[in-house]
Amino acid sequence: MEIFKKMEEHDYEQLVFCQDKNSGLKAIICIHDTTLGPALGGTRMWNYETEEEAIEDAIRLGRGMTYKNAAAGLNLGGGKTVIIGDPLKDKNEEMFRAFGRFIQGLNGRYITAEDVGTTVADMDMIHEETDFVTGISPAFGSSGNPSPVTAYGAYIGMKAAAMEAYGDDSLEGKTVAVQGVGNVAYPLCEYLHKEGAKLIVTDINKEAVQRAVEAFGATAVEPNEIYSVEADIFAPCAMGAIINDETIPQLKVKVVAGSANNQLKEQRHGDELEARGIVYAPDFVINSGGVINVADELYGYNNERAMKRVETIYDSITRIFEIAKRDGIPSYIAADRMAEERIERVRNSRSQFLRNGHGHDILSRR
Ligand SMILES: NC(=O)c1ccc[n+]([C@@H]2O[C@H](COP(=O)([O-])OP(=O)(O)OC[C@H]3O[C@@H](n4cnc5c(N)ncnc54)[C@H](O)[C@@H]3O)[C@@H](O)[C@H]2O)c1
Ligand SMILES: CC(C)C[C@H](N)C(=O)O
Repeated sequence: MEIFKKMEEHDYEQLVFCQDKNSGLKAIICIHDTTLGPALGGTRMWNYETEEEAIEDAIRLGRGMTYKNAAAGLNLGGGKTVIIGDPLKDKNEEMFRAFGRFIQGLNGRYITAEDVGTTVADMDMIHEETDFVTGISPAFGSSGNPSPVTAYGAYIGMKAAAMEAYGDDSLEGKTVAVQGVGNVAYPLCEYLHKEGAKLIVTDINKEAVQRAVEAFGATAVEPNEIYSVEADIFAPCAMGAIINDETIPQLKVKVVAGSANNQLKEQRHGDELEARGIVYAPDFVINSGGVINVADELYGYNNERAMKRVETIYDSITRIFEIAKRDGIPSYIAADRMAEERIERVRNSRSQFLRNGHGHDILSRR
């Protein structure tokens, strides 16, 4: 893999490879863009088959966070970490502490939180070594687990997408096919069930499926069947790249709206959804509830303020559909433009020299 060529493709600032033999830590921190502020993004722990696969995931996810944070109006850049390993077998305290020390070494350029395979308990171990971590235990004044808030944002965003597709944002009586019933999707199913939606669920973890069947009367299907079920809305809440050449022809839904990051395998798959008249709620906007919540910690966490901001996801999704219609473009491009334009505006307004807050300007270095 030609790493610098890869980094140039989407103008990545920094890739940090972290290795600690003692604990078995092998992590890649990707800092994509810090124009808006420090790069904030979660840590994913996954059993990647190859190092290349891990690097690819880190950079795709890191760039996604730049767009997510920009579109959410946060003063934060984008980054992400992947830890190579099985989250069920390979975790230990030394690993997360070693990782925390690497983050500390970046001196605030990168702030972490949870993602697939990591928990509040893991963040607490990272916190033993660095302050640049959010989503730790509420006992520390933190916002805690971001997943239920991501779920709330995804629910609100799904309603905005239903409004676009059906002219009514009620989900009562709608059938929602949910892929992956993990930390985000379980509370999402709870909101949907409460509103009277019917649920079809799948997961590679049979226990997760069973929980949803028992709690919400969901219908269970095999993982490869979820794309072709008779439903109104498809909610991808597992891994990325699931909107692709194989799955699109199977879809019978009118709406794709879920929490997974990087849902479109390639951009052209967003065009394909558009061509088929399927309303797509751009992933990095509909799933921004968690980051909006943890970002509030930077101001001294206030739950009410954070939730109010999460509710703006409805308006953001609606605005994206309006821009898409106005400019005759698919929704994923409208969302990208919204984020890119904000970054450009801030980049331009920062073009003047400003002595920084710590007084370390050029003269002080003499
Ligand atoms: N947790 C958050 O706050 C948050 C925020 C924004 C985006 N996201 C994204 O949402 C998605 C889910 O995150 P999560 O925190 O709920 O993760 P999770 O690990 O708790 O849940 C994911 C679930 O998907 C299942 N799964 C994996 N591959 C599957 C497959 N091929 N078919 C069916 N099920 C499969 C897993 O078994 C697991 O139960 C991820 O893409 C994540 O990056 C999460
Ligand atoms: C900072 C986080 C809550 C990150 C989250 N996993 C996301 O993808 O948005």
